Amino acid sequence: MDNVLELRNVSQVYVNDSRATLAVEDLSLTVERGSFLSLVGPSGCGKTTILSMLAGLLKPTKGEVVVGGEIIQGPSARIGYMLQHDYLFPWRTILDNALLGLELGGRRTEQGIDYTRSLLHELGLGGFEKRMPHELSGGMRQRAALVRTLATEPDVLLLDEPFSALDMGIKLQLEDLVQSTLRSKGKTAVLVTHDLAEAAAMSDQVVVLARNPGRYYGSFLIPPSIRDALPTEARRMREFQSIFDSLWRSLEESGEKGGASHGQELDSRPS
Ligand SMILES: Nc1ncnc2c1ncn2[C@@H]1O[C@H](COP(=O)(O)OP(=O)(O)OP(=O)(O)O)[C@@H](O)[C@H]1O
Repeated sequence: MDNVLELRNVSQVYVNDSRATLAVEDLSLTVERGSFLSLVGPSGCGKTTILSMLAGLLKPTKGEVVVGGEIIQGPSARIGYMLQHDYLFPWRTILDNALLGLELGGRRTEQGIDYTRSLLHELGLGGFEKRMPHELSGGMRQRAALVRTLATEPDVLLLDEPFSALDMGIKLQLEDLVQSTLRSKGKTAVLVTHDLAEAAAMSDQVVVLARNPGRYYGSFLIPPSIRDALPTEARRMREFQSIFDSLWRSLEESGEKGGASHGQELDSRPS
């Protein structure tokens, strides 16, 4: 199996003043190259913490994060991030916003510009290169943010609730567009979402986490019939409901077993 992303026995402890919180405990995960994995779990189970470690923004207190066979030491150009908010600069055109990642990496070349233009076209923003962000709808701005992420040609995309601020119709359209674009380009994706139907419809695998402390609870492999369909088609399939029900039950159980409070407070007082 060709794993592009691995968490090896990873734990994360946050220390603030004299308080230490065990946010993630001994988590191991592997993500196969070109696959789509979603992380779901109750609030506070460590989803954002895990994405931050995968992005190299947060060093694990214990364990290792491995990307393409190398232990990650900090942010890497191989990893792109797409967030709930598009973070487009209001004073830059859509093309200049889409070029930002390349620019910051010193790669704003003719070739990079051509590729970014082709991505804008592919994602339905061909006629909007010279527009300013405020002239676009929320869904269009999120598409521009996706182009900005894809323009740097990362191997892995980390998607932190990128659809949660959108209206239902736009959200469904974007789920289809993002999934088909990532699949056609062979990208590996990790999605964090609170929406179980979104996780089931978009992914090859859904990992359920428990909290207090954040840890692995279970994992669901999505059957090929659902995986091979666009998310909007998948949601209409008969077998989709039973997958959703199983995920829902697992999430309920993980919440119950995880306890009511967030994280696990450690005694960090000097002994
Ligand atoms: N900077 C921090 N300092 C201290 N504790 C933190 C910090 N960031 C997160 N935590 C704690 O770590 C645990 C995991 O938080 P995290 O935000 O990763 O969970 P989450 O699953 O993304 O939550 P949500 O679904 O509500 O966004 C929680 O108990 C949280 O309170």
